[in-house]
Amino acid sequence: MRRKLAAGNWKMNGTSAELARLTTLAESHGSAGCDVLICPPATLLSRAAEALSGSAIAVGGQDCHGATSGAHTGDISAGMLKDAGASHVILGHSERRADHGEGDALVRTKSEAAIAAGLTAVICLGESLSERDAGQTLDVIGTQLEGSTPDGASGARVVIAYEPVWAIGTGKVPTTDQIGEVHDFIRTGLTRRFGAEAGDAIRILYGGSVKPGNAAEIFAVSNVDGALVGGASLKPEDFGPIIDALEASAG
Ligand SMILES: O=C(CO)COP(=O)(O)O
Repeated sequence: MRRKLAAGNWKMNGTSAELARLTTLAESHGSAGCDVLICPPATLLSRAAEALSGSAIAVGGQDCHGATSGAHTGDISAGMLKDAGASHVILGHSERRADHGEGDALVRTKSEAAIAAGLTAVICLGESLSERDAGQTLDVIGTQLEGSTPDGASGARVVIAYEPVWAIGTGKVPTTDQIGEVHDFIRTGLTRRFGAEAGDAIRILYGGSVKPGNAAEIFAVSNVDGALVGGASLKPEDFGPIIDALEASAG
């Protein structure tokens, strides 16, 4: 059985004033019946790790460089994230693919660097609205999955997040059939490439406008092993009920 994972992506939000929200979350959901991960901006990583120490809530970065060190002004290596207290890193988010021109090969290089540093890579895939409207969703997801995922991926070191670009921050959510179709497709791709055991152990999260009001319905879909939550992860009063719904779906 794959352990469920509720992951929060704070994106470019949060200063020291917001650290108290982590203490609140740790008090209410510090030992939930599912894994919980918060990915704050890099500036808050070590203090977030401190605020959550003693709880089971893990901390992750939102990106890393593919190299271990060197002349890369403004970048952060996977080892540095680990040193700051991170256990995970989000890679290939559609906002990085769009804002920074990141492609599958670079995402794969970064995921290899993350795994080499002892982190778990949360690799994001997702189609645009025009790709969905053109009936290209599974082709796009298949290409991203193949190109962005490193060889030898395991359940311990890789998590896949399916985030349709058109559902991010828009309040639009695919139907449960649409989510199920893509998640089943990803599962098949994972088992084909990595074998039944590893392919079945890799968790597949759904992301895009997950809220307390739609979480239970999404978590009931086959091969949905949790969520990657943006806006609703910023407030414990929203993220808490999402964690509760995930826990309840685990039975
Ligand atoms: O991009 C996301 C998480 O990585 C989803 O963002 P929202 O939950 O704000 O739609």
